[in-house]
Amino acid sequence: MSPTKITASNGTEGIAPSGRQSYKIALIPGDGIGIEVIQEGKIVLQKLAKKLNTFDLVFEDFEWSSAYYKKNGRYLPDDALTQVKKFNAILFGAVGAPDVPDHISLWGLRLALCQPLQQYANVRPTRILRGTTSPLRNCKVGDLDWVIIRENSEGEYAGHGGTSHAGQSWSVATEVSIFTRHGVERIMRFAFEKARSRPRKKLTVVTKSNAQRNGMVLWDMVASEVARDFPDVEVDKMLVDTMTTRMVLKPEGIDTIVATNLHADILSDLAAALAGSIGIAPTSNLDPTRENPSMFEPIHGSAFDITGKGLANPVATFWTAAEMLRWLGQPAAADLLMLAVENVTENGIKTKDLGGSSNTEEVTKAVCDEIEKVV
Ligand SMILES: NC(=O)C1=CN([C@@H]2O[C@H](COP(=O)(O)OP(=O)(O)OC[C@H]3O[C@@H](n4cnc5c(N)ncnc54)[C@H](O)[C@@H]3O)[C@@H](O)[C@H]2O)C=CC1
Ligand SMILES: CC(=O)C(=O)O
Ligand SMILES: [K+]
Ligand SMILES: [Mn+2]
Repeated sequence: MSPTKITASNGTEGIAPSGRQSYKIALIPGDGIGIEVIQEGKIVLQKLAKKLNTFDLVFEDFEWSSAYYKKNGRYLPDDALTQVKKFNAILFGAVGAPDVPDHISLWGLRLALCQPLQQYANVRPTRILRGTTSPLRNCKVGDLDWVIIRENSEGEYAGHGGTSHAGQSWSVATEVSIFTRHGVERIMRFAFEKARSRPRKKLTVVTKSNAQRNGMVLWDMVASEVARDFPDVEVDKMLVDTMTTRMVLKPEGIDTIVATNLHADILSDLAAALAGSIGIAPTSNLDPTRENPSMFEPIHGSAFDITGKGLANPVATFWTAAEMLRWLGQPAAADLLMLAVENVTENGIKTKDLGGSSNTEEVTKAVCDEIEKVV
């Protein structure tokens, strides 16, 4: 392989030494606090790469956002997919603005990337970070350690449906859930593999197959078929309403969860809150075939209620960045980043959502200082 010209994480241009990995990262901060936390994520990743000096990160910023939409009438240019396919990964902030309907922004940007890039597995780990507390009375660090696998390509968010007689008092709208055997089987296999890779080898399959009598019944059927190929994984089944009570009352009994697009979207926000705050939780939108770049984002949205106030917790983005490094094949770097983050939370340097009084930039600075110590 001929040497490639790179711009290193410290900003200098050079030739990548052979054998040294260089990763191209597309940054799409989007809207609101997405812009704030991605900036902090970039600072921390640059610091980590520079300190480790074992791989390079090359960033490119994309301005696709609600501001871009208001200027151009669209969230993405025609060649957006071609552009992002040149990258090893996408680090995404959030999309959503007070003056654009949420379905326009979400479908215009996030879903317009995830769906064609076949990022069908959405992975959402949750645990209580050192130095933080769960709102659950008896739940300590280590008692809650879950990973939620969310189907990310179909189900309730397939985009099927329509509106007739819009704006009339007799208007009618449908929102049709789509469950294909292909879609359900691939997420189920992914979830069983994930459960198998974790110490407890335990998977909870969440549905609502008592009331939703078609798609969810297919989901249950495929789950029990796939389970036969994973005899070493302990499986149980739960209806989604009961699952919420179990998450609150018996969190220690849960390990890996697989659920539909909508159900897992809801359960994962609950999970994040039970672990302390929505401001810590990461998301990976994976194309497990690795044909397309995967997209990494904090679980939260653009939070315009706190935008511009220095209140945004950047930890969700740091954890997201760690998950991205892990996916790119740098697990040691990912572990070091999380070590640094948890040393910071343990030292009490936390934003308000975690009960602290530090601002966004102070948390970032503390994580960078900690990287200096732990690497
Ligand atoms: N993947 C994405 O791009 C997502 C986009 N959205 C969009 O974001 C906009 C706002 O949606 P919401 O339902 O309010 O959800 P949200 O996640 O933006 O905010 C929910 C609550 O959590 C707080 N919060 C969120 N992230 C935080 C952080 N890092 N630090 C501290 N506090 C934090 C917010 O201040 C707010 O009170 C909408 O336009 C929505 O469509 C929502 C979820 C995901
Ligand atoms: C849209 C949203 O809430 C999510 O992707 O989590
Ligand atoms: K997000
Ligand atoms: Mn959500």
